[in-house]
Formats: sequence, C-alpha cells, structure tokens
Amino acid sequence: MSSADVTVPFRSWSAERAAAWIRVPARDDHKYTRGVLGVVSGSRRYPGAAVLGVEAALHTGLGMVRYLGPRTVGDAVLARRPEAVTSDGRVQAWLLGSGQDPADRGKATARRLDAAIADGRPLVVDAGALDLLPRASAPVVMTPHHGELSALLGSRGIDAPREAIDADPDGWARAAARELGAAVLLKGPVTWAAAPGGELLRIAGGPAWLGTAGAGDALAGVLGALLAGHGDRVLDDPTALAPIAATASWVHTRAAELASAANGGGPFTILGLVERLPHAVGELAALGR
Ligand SMILES: NC(=O)C1=CN([C@@H]2O[C@H](COP(=O)(O)OP(=O)(O)OC[C@H]3O[C@@H](n4cnc5c(N)ncnc54)[C@H](O)[C@@H]3O)[C@@H](O)[C@H]2O)[C@@H](O)CC1
Ligand SMILES: Nc1ncnc2c1ncn2[C@@H]1O[C@H](COP(=O)(O)OP(=O)(O)O)[C@@H](O)[C@H]1O
Repeated sequence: MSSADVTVPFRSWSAERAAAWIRVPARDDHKYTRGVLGVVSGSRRYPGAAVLGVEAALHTGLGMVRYLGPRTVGDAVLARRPEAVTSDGRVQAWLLGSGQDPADRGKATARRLDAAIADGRPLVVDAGALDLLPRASAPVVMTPHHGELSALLGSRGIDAPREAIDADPDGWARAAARELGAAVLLKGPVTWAAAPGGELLRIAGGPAWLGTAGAGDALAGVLGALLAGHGDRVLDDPTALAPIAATASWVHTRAAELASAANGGGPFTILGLVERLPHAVGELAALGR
C-alpha cells in the first residue's frame, strides 16, 4: 500500500475554526456538566507523562480529571495537582496510554485500560495504548508521532517506514485513518488531523523548540479536556473528532508560541507551555463571543 494515489486536498485550521470548539462555561454549568476526563496514563518508568497530561487537561479547562494509575504515579499527580481526583466514577471521555509501554504493562494497568475501553465513552489513545485500538468500539482519536504510526501500521502488516511518513505525513495521516478506521492526529513539525472519509485538516507548526520530551503528553491532555467537554456530541457525531483534535493541536501550538515569546523567543519547558494554555484558550473564547 502507498499513502495516497492522488494529491490530498486539505483545510488549514485557523483560530476562527478552533474557536467554535471551545466550550465556555455558562452561568448554570457545574463540574459534571462541563465534562469529566478519565486518565489512565503513566507508569513507574514514565510517571512524568501522567503529571503532564493531567496538568495540561486542567489548564485547558474542564469539570474534573479522574486519574487512575499506580499509587506512586497518582501520588506524583496529586503532589502537583490536588485538583485531580484519584477515585473511579463516571466520565465523559478517556485519555489512555501516555507514558506507558505495552511491553511492561502490569495486570492492574491492563484492567484499567480494559475497563475504560469497555465504558463506551470517546477515547484519546496515545503512545503505549495504541496497540489496543482494535478493541475500541467507541469513537477514538489516536495521537501517534511518525515513529509510533510507523510501528502501528507495521503491526497491521502495512509497510510504512518512518522516512516515508516524514516525507508524506498528510498522505499517511489520511491512509492511517482509512486503514485503522479511527480519527488520527499525526504529530510532527506540522500536525495533521484525519478521519475516515472526512476532510484532512492541517495545523501549522509552532516553534521547533516544541520538539522536546513531554510535548506530546501535554497535547494528549489538552485533547482529552476538549473531548470531555464534547463527549455526548462525539457519541452522536464522530465526525466531530477531527476538528476537536485539530483544535487541541492549535491550542498547544499557540501555548508554545506564547511560552517561547515569554522567553525572548527562546526555549521553554513543557510546564512553561502548560502555564500558557489558559491564555491560548482565552484568546479563542474571546474570538467565539
Ligand atoms: N516525562 C515523561 O514521562 C515522558 C514520557 N514519554 C513516554 O515515553 C514513551 C516512549 O515514547 P517515545 O516517543 O520515546 O517512543 P519510542 O521510544 O517508541 O521511540 C519512537 C521512535 O523514535 C526512535 N528514537 C528514539 N530515540 C531517538 C533518538 N535519540 N534519535 C532519533 N530517533 C530516536 C525510536 O527508534 C523509535 O522508532 C511513551 O509512553 C511516552 O508517552 C515521552 O513522552 C517523553 C517524556
Ligand atoms: N520540529 C518541530 N516543530 C514544531 N513542533 C514539533 C517539532 N517536533 C515535534 N513537535 C511537536 O512536539 C510534540 C511531540 O510529541 P511526541 O513526539 O509525542 O513527544 P513526547 O512523546 O516526548 O511527549 C508534538 O505535538 C509535535 O507536533
């Protein structure tokens, strides 16, 4: 298979388009109407990914984050964010897999992932949960980088060398959505959102300083927060997944620009980016008024 037989038309994602997907709380909203995100992420090997995802979700704005994971990781999440809740309960969407490796997935994590997938709510499937995609029957958006997409397609018998994806990310984003039957947010210097049979969306890249460990874990948290706010809508209309994913990438990129600008155009940490997420969301909320 090749990525595409013809040139793929695309739509450039803009602030105006992104603004339509920012849910500004109304006067009578409360934490449960705003959306609850369940998070099964992190591991003893990568606890930081769980902290970054929860941090990013809370800074994007939503009703509540329920973090479910190993005790030590949950303690790290709570130390940084006491707003997070570490008990089970109803959620509107799930974020799975950041900071996990299927090769050392323990029984407890496997059980938590299985329960989340069986819950029937929309899913963000990142990093170490990508192998579980075939089990999902609810609407799914996956968030691979080029290396992860190459491995994922390879595991389905589709030859997609990383270099081929580097050379034609838009074609491969579209091909992956078609072959895997799910929405794809393919991360890279430019990010692409695609869904089976849907429009291809291009999200312009932010500063190259963004290419640093943990950037993708934060993006997954932003996307989880937006998805939790639109959980019921996505169940009715899964075509909403690609624009929501594109909006998450837009917000993440804008926060990166703001973080770099605050440092004179220099580098920033991912926690520095996270601190700018509310501003990026606020800009879109103002546009949508
Ligand atoms: N603070 C944290 O806890 C972090 C956790 N992370 C987690 O770490 C896990 C592994 O993520 P990765 O994205 O590293 O995936 P992989 O370790 O699967 O690497 C992806 C691809 O990049 C290649 N690669 C690795 N190092 C390279 C290098 N120095 N130069 C060029 N190519 C290289 C690998 O050969 C592989 O093909 C995920 O679960 C992820 O969520 C990362 O997001 C980093 C931050
Ligand atoms: N050169 C670059 N320019 C702009 N953005 C980049 C660049 N390289 C990577 N990114 C962005 O940084 C993030 C990296 O995600 P990922 O590879 O999953 O990182 P991690 O696994 O360390 O969290 C993605 O959002 C990607 O779009």
